[in-house]
Amino acid sequence: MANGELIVITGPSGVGKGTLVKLLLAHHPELSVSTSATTRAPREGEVEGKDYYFLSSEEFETMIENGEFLEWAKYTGNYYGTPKKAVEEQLQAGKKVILEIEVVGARKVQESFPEATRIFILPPSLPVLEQRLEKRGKDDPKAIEQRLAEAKTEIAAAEEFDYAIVNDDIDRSLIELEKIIFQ
Ligand SMILES: Nc1nc2c(ncn2[C@@H]2O[C@H](COP(=O)(O)OP(=O)(O)O)[C@@H](O)[C@H]2O)c(=O)[nH]1
Ligand SMILES: Nc1ncnc2c1ncn2[C@@H]1O[C@H](COP(=O)(O)OP(=O)(O)O)[C@@H](O)[C@H]1O
Repeated sequence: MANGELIVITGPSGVGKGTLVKLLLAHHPELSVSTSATTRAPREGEVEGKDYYFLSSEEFETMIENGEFLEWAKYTGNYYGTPKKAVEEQLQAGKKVILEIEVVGARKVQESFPEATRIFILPPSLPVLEQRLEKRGKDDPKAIEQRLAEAKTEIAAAEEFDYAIVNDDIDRSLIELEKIIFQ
């Protein structure tokens, strides 16, 4: 049996999940962060195999058919999924493994890993979330609109998760996250 620990960090796009995970890893390099697969086009500067495995829809669907995902979901028109093998290897090596994923996939993790720790990151408000997505400057106006539309239903699901952190001040959020992960 695996003796590591699975930690799921979820919440709407633009809330700061990626920023928090990056900081967490910088402070705790012993943590393992899963690299997801997606059919979304790479953004400028994103690196294959580091930010994501960038796949065609056909490649992604083949992986689904072969049962190679721990979870997957379709989000704003693209597939996103967690390759199972790497996560299992890290868990077997006794690592704490972080998944940074959207809400539908996070919900599915509960089915295969009921013992996972599941953390929801909330924005201080919807206008602040919109400002963050705009300021980040990585998505066109239509993509931002879709992400905000998703955010409303995602935020409504926050109570399903084990912990919620309002990501207002980033340093305080990081401390809260550390407390949960290393309690
Ligand atoms: N279900 C699932 N969601 C993922 C996975 N990888 C990333 N996501 C989520 O998909 C959403 C969109 O990701 P992305 O296009 O990279 O936008 P960003 O995370 O807002 O920069 C975000 O909420 C991610 O957390 C995955 O493997 N599975
Ligand atoms: N606590 C915070 N206060 C202000 N800005 C933040 C905070 N956390 C993240 N950001 C900024 O918000 C934007 C979205 O953060 P990001 O980590 O990319 O979100 P996600 O991975 O959830 O989509 C980025 O420009 C990031 O620098």
